[in-house]
Amino acid sequence: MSNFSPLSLDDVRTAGQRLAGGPLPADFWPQCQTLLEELLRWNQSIRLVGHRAMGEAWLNLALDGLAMVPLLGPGRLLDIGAGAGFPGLVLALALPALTVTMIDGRAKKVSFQKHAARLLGLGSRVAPVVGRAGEGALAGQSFDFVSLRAVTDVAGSLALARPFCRPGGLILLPRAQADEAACLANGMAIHPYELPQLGRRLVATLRAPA
Ligand SMILES: C[S@@+](CC[C@H](N)C(=O)[O-])C[C@H]1O[C@@H](n2cnc3c(N)ncnc32)[C@H](O)[C@@H]1O
Repeated sequence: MSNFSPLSLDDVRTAGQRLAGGPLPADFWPQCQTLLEELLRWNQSIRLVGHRAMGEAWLNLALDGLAMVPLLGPGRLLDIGAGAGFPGLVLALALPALTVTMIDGRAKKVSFQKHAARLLGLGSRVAPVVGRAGEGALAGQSFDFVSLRAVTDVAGSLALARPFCRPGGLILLPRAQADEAACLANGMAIHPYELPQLGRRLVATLRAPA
C-alpha cells in the first residue's frame, strides 16, 4: 500500500513488544521476518493475501496477531479461516507453550501453512487442516482458545467458534473498531489496542460457560 510510511525494524519491534505485553522468544523476530518474506514470495505467483509490501505485512499480519498474545496462555488454539496462517503462525512463534490448529477451506492457503510450518521448524505444534468449520471438519474436537480473523461477521464468527470451544475456554475475534457495538451486543469483552499507522482496533473475547 503506497500510502504507508516506511517502518524500520526497530519501530516494528518496539510496537510488537508493547502489543505482546511481555518478552517474546529470542528467535521471534527473525522467524517472523522469514515467514513474511516467504509469504510475499509465494504471493507473487499464488495469490494468498492482499498485502504486497513488507511494511503492510508487518502491520496487518504480524503486529495485529501479537495483540492477541496477552489474552492467550498455554493450551490448544484453533484458528478458523486462518488463510495463509494468520494469526495462527504468528501466535505459534510468539507462544512456545501453545499448539495451533489452523483450518481453511482453500487448499492453496493451507499448502502455504504447511510449507511455512516446516520452514520455521514448528513441527507438531502446528496442525494445518483443509476444510470448512461448520461443515463437518474437526467435528467433536474442542480447544482452549478459538480465534477467527476476517472470516465473517461477529454473530457468524461466534456461531462457527462455539462448537469448538471447551467449557471455560475463550473465543477471540480480532475486529475493526467499527465492530465494537456488534461485539458488545453479543456479550463480548473488548480489548482495544493501537497499531502504528492503522489506529485503534480491538480483540473481542467471549468466555464459554464452564
Ligand atoms: C479474508 S480471509 C482471512 C484469512 C486470515 N484469517 C487473515 O486474517 O489473514 C478469510 C478466510 O476464511 C476462510 N473461511 C471462510 N469460512 C470458512 C469456514 N467455515 N471454515 C474454514 N475456513 C473458512 C476462507 O477460505 C478465507 O481464506
